[in-house]
Amino acid sequence: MNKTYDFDVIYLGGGHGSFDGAGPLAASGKKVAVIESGLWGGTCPNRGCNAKITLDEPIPLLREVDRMSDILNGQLKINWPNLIAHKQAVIESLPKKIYQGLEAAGVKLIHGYGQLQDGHTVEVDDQKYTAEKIVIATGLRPNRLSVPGSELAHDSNDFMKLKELPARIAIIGSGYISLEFATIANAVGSEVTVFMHHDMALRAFYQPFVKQVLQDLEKRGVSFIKNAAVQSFATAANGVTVNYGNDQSKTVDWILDATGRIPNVEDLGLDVAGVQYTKRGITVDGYLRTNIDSIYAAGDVIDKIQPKLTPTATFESYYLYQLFSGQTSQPISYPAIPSTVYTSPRIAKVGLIPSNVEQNTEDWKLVHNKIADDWYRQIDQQSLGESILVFDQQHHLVGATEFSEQAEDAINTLLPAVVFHYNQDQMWQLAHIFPSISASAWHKIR
Ligand SMILES: Cc1cc2nc3c(=O)[nH]c(=O)nc-3n(C[C@H](O)[C@H](O)[C@H](O)COP(=O)(O)OP(=O)(O)OC[C@H]3O[C@@H](n4cnc5c(N)ncnc54)[C@H](O)[C@@H]3O)c2cc1C
Ligand SMILES: NC(=O)c1ccc[n+]([C@@H]2O[C@H](COP(=O)([O-])OP(=O)(O)OC[C@H]3O[C@@H](n4cnc5c(N)ncnc54)[C@H](O)[C@@H]3O)[C@@H](O)[C@H]2O)c1
Repeated sequence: MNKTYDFDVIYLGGGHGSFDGAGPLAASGKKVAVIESGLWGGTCPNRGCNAKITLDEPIPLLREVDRMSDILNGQLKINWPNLIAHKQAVIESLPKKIYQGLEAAGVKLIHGYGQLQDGHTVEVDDQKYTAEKIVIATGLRPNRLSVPGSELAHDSNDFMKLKELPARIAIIGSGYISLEFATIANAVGSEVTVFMHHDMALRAFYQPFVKQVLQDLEKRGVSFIKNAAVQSFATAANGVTVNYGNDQSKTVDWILDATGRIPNVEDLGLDVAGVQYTKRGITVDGYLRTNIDSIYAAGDVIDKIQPKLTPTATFESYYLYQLFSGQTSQPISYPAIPSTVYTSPRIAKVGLIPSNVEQNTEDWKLVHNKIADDWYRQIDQQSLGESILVFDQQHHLVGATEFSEQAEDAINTLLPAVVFHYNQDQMWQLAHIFPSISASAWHKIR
């Protein structure tokens, strides 16, 4: 280490954007510190992925029991207070485990709110720490609609702590959080109304699949108001009112503002250190380096076209470990990042999807499959679902999208073919466990 500094690398923020790389970097012999003002592990374990997927767990189960009601008899019901308690029990130990993992790797963990003083110095509670390099990984926070009464709305974190589920819920926005939480609240028994900004949900996903998922939610009782133009929220005698459109209103018990997430770039000392950023996040080059040579950024806080998801944050964090430990001097080269919306059925995708390639059909071959035609999906009587596989002229799989109850697993299993450009021979080198979701998905690409 350069003796001038306390550390080789200081990470600001303790989420996946930092800890997935900080641990290996410290274990490789570098002197590393991570500064975190909240819970160790950041959003994903504590108020994102892990928490959400625990709340989601009973829903696909309920759907399955429902589909198989001629075999599995009896009515099931979700106990919300117990589900919330279960979620808490599942995630409770995660910050400590992450802390202990980093500590064991040799990372110095500093709890407090960090601010840059210059290109090599971070201050936490009047204590200054210096490093040769600093990585900003401060993530995102929920956006709040700028309308009168916005303080009456809540965010995803509030939802996941509700002791009782309100009878009537309004959800503003129609992205990931909106549709996942609408699925959960509807399955538990709330009356859910989704206020859409425009007439499309989940813009980055294949719209014919999105429409079918929305139609299914509608059949289950969720209402969608398109082009809602939300004007304000107000208290009412029997709840809270969402005022929208031209003098229309809907009274509910609880409002979830799910209109996106914004980068934590304020009060970090970015201006003091001269770091450039936009309202979408911190500006970086191909090495994840900011305009200040010694300062880098990783995870959701970067202004980027890659999806702001955990696999992206982990990939960036690991890339910086490789860069800082001298294992690479190349710019970051992202693989195709897969993503799933955990509705039930889910929608998942990786690589190119039909909406990216339809214009140029000679270069691509699209293979369309119906879940109802797959014997394996009939073992639990699935009828709703489709997949589309995109091949190039040499029959390399370049992308896939599916909506079904197991879409995330089906897309996950196809990842290596997309990322490593397997040819037909390589595809046949893999012998999958049979019967399984992998065998079912790979059968269609070979
Ligand atoms: C409800 C919800 C569900 C999600 N579900 C999924 C999912 O299923 N799959 C998926 O891939 N992604 C999901 N995500 C997104 C995923 O959580 C993020 O992509 C991921 O957590 C990004 O990691 P990060 O390290 O960049 O940021 P974060 O995890 O947000 O970490 C940033 C950390 O920095 C800390 N911090 C900020 N400023 C300072 C400061 N000045 N000093 C010290 N510490 C500071 C914060 O306290 C925070 O802990 C979900 C997100 C939400 C909100
Ligand atoms: N399964 C997952 O991987 C998962 C789950 C949850 C969250 N996330 C991550 O968290 C991020 C945030 O999730 P999100 O759902 O809040 O954001 P999002 O970007 O997915 O959706 C935001 C929604 O708000 C709408 N909107 C924006 N301004 C509005 C306005 N003025 N009025 C009404 N609607 C408005 C948008 O049209 C969009 O439908 C996601 O982009 C994703 O990166 C991922």
